[in-house]
Amino acid sequence: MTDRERAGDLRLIGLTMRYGPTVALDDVSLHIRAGSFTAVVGPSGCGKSTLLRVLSGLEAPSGGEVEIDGRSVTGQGAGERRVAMVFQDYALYPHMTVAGNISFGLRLQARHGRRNGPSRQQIDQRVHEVAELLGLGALLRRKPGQLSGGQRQRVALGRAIVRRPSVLLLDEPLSALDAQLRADARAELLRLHREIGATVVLVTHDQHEALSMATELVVLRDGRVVQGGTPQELYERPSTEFVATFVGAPAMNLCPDTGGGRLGWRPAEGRLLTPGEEPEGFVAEGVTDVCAYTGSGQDVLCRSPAGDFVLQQREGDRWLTPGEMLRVSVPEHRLHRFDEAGQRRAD
Ligand SMILES: Nc1ncnc2c1ncn2[C@@H]1O[C@H](COP(=O)(O)OP(=O)(O)OP(=O)(O)O)[C@@H](O)[C@H]1O
Repeated sequence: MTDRERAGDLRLIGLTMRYGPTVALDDVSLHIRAGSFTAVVGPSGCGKSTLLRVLSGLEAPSGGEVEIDGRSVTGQGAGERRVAMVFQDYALYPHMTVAGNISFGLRLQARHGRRNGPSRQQIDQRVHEVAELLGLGALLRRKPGQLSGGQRQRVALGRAIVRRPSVLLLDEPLSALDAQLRADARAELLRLHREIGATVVLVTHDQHEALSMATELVVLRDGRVVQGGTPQELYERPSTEFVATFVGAPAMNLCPDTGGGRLGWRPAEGRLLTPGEEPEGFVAEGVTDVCAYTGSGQDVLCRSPAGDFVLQQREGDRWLTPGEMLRVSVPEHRLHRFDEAGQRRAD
């Protein structure tokens, strides 16, 4: 494999991060392949941001190693790694123009790097390339205060990619945007990832974002990796009850299993049975309580002594109203079984 092909290959080996008594990262080992788009998800406080700060070099870990392209960078600071990070609040310099914000890091490099730093002409050229890539060409002379939220977010991305990082770390960069802008920004990020070819690691609270954008998904809990794999692997074969309920929205339904442990099924896998219909597979019975219209369907919360559940009705299914008794069947091969400890049972 050539160096160029490997650029941006990340290995985390037994990473630990302690803040006093708090263990933010607990023996995290991960391989993030060059060019992948990895989303890191997990409950609040599980260590997602800490992981990014350690990867970026902003903080040194308490233990373990970070390798980029096969070389240890654990002792290196942020400036020495070809890693760029975009934060949630992306704090642009308010008094600088868009061009000034994007070129800031390069200008610093030029000033301190002397002969190794980029020339003025090279800086201009790179800023224009990046502006072109992000559709900011017409806005280069504006100040951040004269931009929309989505445009500011693109400037923050521009500032990060102008130095051609091989790794781009994104800490909830889309969370300040409203729903429509977020959808556009997601599509833009995917296009950007394709064009710059950098390894992207994205921290997000948004299930949909993680599932739809990432080529790899990593679930953290209490500073530990619970499961990593493709979004499809984690959705279809969650290794624990925790991953099963954390990945996918609405969350997987769980109820006691006859043989002990718990049985799970996705709200979209349930099919409403007509009265008298002979069921196949598992059957859940309940009374509809909350029927939420979602545009493309209906999310129906049902109450049941065996455990409340959610049924996702789609266009063409019968629309439900509160207070209806219903029976739902789920095919056997769509059931997930977990033991008492919450571990997936062998199928
Ligand atoms: N500088 C710090 N000093 C002390 N404790 C910290 C520091 N940074 C993080 N922590 C603690 O480490 C743990 C992990 O924090 P981190 O910010 O990485 O979680 P997170 O998963 O990003 O959370 P969120 O989703 O809420 O942003 C938390 O318990 C947090 O309180």
